[in-house]
Amino acid sequence: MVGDLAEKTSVRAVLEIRKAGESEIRVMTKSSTVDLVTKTDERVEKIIIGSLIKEFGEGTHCFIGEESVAKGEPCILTDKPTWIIDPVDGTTNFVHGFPFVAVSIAFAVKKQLEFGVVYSCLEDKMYKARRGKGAFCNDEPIQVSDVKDINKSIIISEHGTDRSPEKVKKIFSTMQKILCIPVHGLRGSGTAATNMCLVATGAVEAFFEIGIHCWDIAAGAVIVQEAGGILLDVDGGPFDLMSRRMVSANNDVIAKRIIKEIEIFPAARDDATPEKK
Ligand SMILES: O=P(O)(O)O[C@H]1[C@H](O)[C@@H](O)[C@H](O)[C@@H](O)[C@@H]1O
Ligand SMILES: [Mg+2]
Repeated sequence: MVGDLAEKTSVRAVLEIRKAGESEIRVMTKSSTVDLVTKTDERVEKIIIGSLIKEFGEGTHCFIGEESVAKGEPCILTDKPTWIIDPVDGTTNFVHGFPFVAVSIAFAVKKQLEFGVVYSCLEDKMYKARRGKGAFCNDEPIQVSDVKDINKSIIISEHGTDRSPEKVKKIFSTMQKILCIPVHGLRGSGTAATNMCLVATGAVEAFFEIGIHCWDIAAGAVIVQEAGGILLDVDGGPFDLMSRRMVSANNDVIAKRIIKEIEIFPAARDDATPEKK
């Protein structure tokens, strides 16, 4: 089954990450000095895409991979069967040895996400979900939290890699307002895919971020929905995978309460034309 292949492929990817983690990691930067990428990210993405092409043949499936897009490949979701891949989610953590790094692989057909696999490498946790078939961690069913009282919640968010003062101000003003609701706590693992799996297991009530990319959240989106959670745009509208912003939560009550506090700032869509990025 295609889902099993994605699972097997992510395990293979993890072996590469683990091997790389034991040797000197060559760090480079992308959109800013804090947007890191390593040769491991690039190699792991090539391994994942190579094994999927070997299985399905050249030209049958499309790929949206974080590092391929960074090198100029298009980031357009069409009706064709499409794999959406983040080879190393939490690259900054990987470089620093901070213990949250994940491989994220999602599969969509006709723009509908069909399944997602997130392998949290250092926790050895394989999260997976197929549309309509439930969500699992290491083959055990997972379920979002049943908390409806925002005062009894933990909320996850990230500050991302954009360090422009006006955006940083809005990010921290939002976090301050949420913290002072008050909620039990604010957290951030450093990887969106892991954050979404924490929503899916009920460890936290919501994760939101403006500035993430489709590859960070595509697999987690299926896992959260199949664990009984919901996904919305940060303005309360419908979730839009390519919009670079989203709220994932255990229920509508928590999601809507968080949305009231979010100070929205612009982030160019993943599928925006190059001049609009
Ligand atoms: O580690 P990557 O794949 O680059 O993704 C992370 C991104 O770099 C951060 O800016 C975001 O805040 C995280 O949510 C992403 O997981
Ligand atoms: Mg990522």
